[in-house]
Amino acid sequence: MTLLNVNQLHFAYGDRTIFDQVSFDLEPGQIMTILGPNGVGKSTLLSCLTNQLKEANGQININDRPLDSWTPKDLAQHMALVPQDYRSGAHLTVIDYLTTARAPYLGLGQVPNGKDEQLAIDVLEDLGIKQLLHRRLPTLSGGQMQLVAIARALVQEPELLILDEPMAALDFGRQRQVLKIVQQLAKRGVAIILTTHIPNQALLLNDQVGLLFPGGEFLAGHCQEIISSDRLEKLYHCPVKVVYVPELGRSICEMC
Ligand SMILES: Nc1ncnc2c1ncn2[C@@H]1O[C@H](COP(=O)(O)OP(=O)(O)OP(=O)(O)O)[C@@H](O)[C@H]1O
Repeated sequence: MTLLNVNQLHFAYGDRTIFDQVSFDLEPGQIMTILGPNGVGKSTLLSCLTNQLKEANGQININDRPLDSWTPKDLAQHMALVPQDYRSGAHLTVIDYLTTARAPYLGLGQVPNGKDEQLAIDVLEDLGIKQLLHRRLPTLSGGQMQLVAIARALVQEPELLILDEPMAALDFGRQRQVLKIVQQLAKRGVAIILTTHIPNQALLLNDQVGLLFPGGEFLAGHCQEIISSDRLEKLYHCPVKVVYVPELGRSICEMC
């Protein structure tokens, strides 16, 4: 069963093509990591997939329904986004901020209940930041706020989770923790799309990869077929070696 179907998607800012003929399917439980250099169009692609940018040509279907036929509330019950700029101007406590993610499931005049709060607490625990529960958002560090933004998306309980550079502000250990949570969600059937500047994260996740090249070409498939030294050199314009490491049982990527 296909959860997300993207077919021949094309987007341009004015006469500048950002991407062309982006096509891929994502099934429940699959993870797609999107790689590409700065300014190539990764966030723009995510904005199209989340219906924030509506001017793309081509088709995007979720559960066989065209994206533009979904109401915002319906869509929010199926899809959650952590944008690249995840900061919030709100003066809410972390717990109050997280429970706002339950809004798509609430009726008119309803407010989050104890079950919603427990869900938020459980998610904070999974992410190892339960101690932040009663902290106000403006008092958090950059990395703490990024984790809270991820937590909020998880409290939304999406079928499709979209993360724009979700580990950009995180230390090495926290990056591994978020990658583990992504893998656990996938095991539970959630489909995930994330962007990153760290190809090793795609190799560790060992699932679908999309390479977005300057000029708009998009190449998608399983990371073991898609990621190679030559392709990463072409993508980033720098010498790269992808080497198999027997101790890890997988390949890693190094710049040289
Ligand atoms: N509203 C806009 N109008 C015109 N051009 C834009 C607009 N928003 C973004 N761009 C341009 O579109 C291109 C793609 O931007 P985008 O943010 O999608 O790239 P990205 O791959 O996510 O980059 P990064 O890795 O640096 O975050 C960039 O060259 C950017 O300058």
